[in-house]
Amino acid sequence: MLTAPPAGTAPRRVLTVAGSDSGGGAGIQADLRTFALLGVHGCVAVTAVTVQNSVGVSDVQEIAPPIVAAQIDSVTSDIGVQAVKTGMLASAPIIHAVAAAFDAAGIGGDGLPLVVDPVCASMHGDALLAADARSTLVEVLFPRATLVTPNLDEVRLLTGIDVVDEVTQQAAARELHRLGARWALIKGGHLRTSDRSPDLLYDGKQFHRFDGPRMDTPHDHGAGDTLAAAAAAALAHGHSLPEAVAFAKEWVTRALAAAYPLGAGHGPVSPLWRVR
Ligand SMILES: Nc1ncnc2c1ncn2[C@@H]1O[C@H](COP(=O)(O)OP(=O)(O)O)[C@@H](O)[C@H]1O
Ligand SMILES: Cc1ncc(COP(=O)(O)O)c(N)n1
Repeated sequence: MLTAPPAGTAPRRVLTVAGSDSGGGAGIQADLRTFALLGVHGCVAVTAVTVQNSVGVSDVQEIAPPIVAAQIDSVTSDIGVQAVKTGMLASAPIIHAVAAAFDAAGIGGDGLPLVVDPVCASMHGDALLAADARSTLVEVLFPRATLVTPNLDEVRLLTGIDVVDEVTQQAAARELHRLGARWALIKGGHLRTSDRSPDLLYDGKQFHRFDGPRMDTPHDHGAGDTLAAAAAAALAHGHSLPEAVAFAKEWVTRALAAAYPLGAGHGPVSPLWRVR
């Protein structure tokens, strides 16, 4: 388990570049919850404010791209971070601004670990990335990414591959690696035909399978964010990529088991089991 350092000592820092979820289930709010419970100080570059609750996203206000980039500059030039995670990026101009700020700060590529959760839509089907920005996400951010963590809908939108079994999951992993990601994790949460929820990791050489029992719950809001945030936290603590993914898979599985209802729709996964 990842833990905080002694009192008075600065913990590891992780920067999340993502959108705000007013319902507190996904996005920045989910990332910060997982970071704190894993002994990491979370920093934030807000990309968009979503008007969101348990049933959906009713409005979005994007943040001006120079302000998104300035948040990244401000945090990295003063506080310093050991890993970075991206979630909702909203638009192509924001993606370009984020990539330029990452290059200036040595984030991604051969620099600091960069986890890219290629968020395209909320679980309710509401758009969180402009359709014309999908190719930008792939062309601009994937070659910088240490790890990309698409769900099966995102795999379909970004690569055209329909994952229905292990063979197609492997094909998707190969394609994401070809598109530039050093490691690709194809999440199996949406493979609803199985009683398992298998995630497949690939680095161009070897497949690693991270299996878990499928939980029968409608309360899975923020699962993808929680997985990617936990992986980023483990990387910031110095773990290898496969170790970080194994840790994150266990973390999200426990958070799914502790998920709770909120509102009339989908409640959030809960890392709060850690403080029981
Ligand atoms: N019902 C479930 N039972 C067990 N694990 C799940 C379930 N739904 C999702 N997961 C796991 O949670 C993580 C997030 O997966 P997924 O739901 O595919 O992503 P997203 O939240 O981005 O749509 C993955 O590790 C996946 O295997
Ligand atoms: C701001 C923000 N970021 C990410 C998600 C994706 O999470 P989910 O797939 O659980 O809806 C979201 N709904 N809102």
